[in-house]
Amino acid sequence: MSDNNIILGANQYGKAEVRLVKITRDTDRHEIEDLNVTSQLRGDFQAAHLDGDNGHVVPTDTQKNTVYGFARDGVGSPEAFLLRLGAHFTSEFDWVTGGRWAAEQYAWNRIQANGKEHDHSFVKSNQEVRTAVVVKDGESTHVLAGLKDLTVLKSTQSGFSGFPVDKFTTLAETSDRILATDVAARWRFNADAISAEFDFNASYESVKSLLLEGFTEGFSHALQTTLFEMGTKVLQAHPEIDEMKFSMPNKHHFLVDLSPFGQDNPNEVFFAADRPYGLIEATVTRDNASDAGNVWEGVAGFC
Ligand SMILES: O=c1[nH]c(=O)c2[nH]c(=O)[nH]c2[nH]1
Repeated sequence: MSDNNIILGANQYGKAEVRLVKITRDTDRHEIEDLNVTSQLRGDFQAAHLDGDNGHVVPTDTQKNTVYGFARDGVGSPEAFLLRLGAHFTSEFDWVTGGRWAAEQYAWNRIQANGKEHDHSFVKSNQEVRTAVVVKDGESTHVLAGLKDLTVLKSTQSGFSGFPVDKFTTLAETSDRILATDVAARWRFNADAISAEFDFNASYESVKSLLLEGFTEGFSHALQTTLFEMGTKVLQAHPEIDEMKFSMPNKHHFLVDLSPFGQDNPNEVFFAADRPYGLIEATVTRDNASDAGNVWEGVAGFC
């Protein structure tokens, strides 16, 4: 086969993991936004790959600087910030026809000092990490919001029974176990929400609350059931969301046998195993969901 048959396939490039902390200090009560931003451009970059011609290569360094420059005017929400970055690169450079912009956001809480919230001292929240992705391809724009590492546990109202039994089965049926997981979820907005004016922060807080509520409610027959109920709750309350993907480890808590010590163990003392863990993944969507384009490509860890 000659070299003539070798062509450039899909490509994108940019600056990964631009660490950005924005302090808003219009008043004495400061606000903090702490993000990790990745910018990748797609378009006509043939000459750079084939001919060593960088005429179209907006430097990754410039992309990094653009992130900081845009932050000077505020972040607002990760989704709106990424939408603004995407609009900028695709309008500023003719040959940039799309791209992928992604962010993680880390939450900080105000330190409670002398009985009140401090104006400019913060303690990092060890709760979840917020995630966002914007993908532009020509005229189409897709937005994913999400979270990961939202660790939750319920100490009863969970069981697992009715499963098939074969010669390798040792698991006992249970109607009272601990259910624990680290929720990772991503959700896709439809066109109703895809504008920098949409209140992505309010939407995020509502989705997170609904996920947490969904986890608490009812008796869990399996993590699969609970996952689907959590997704259903969000889609029912948020018409601007068309699809949710979940990846949730089943963080097993095994009852410790205390009988060698002459003690009983009525579901009180557990060994919290870290591996192996069950891994439960699913998509919860609408039967008339809008087209997802290729927004899920490059989102690792979900099915
Ligand atoms: O909620 C559960 N789902 C499973 O698929 C499963 N499998 C298993 O061994 N325990 C559990 N628990």
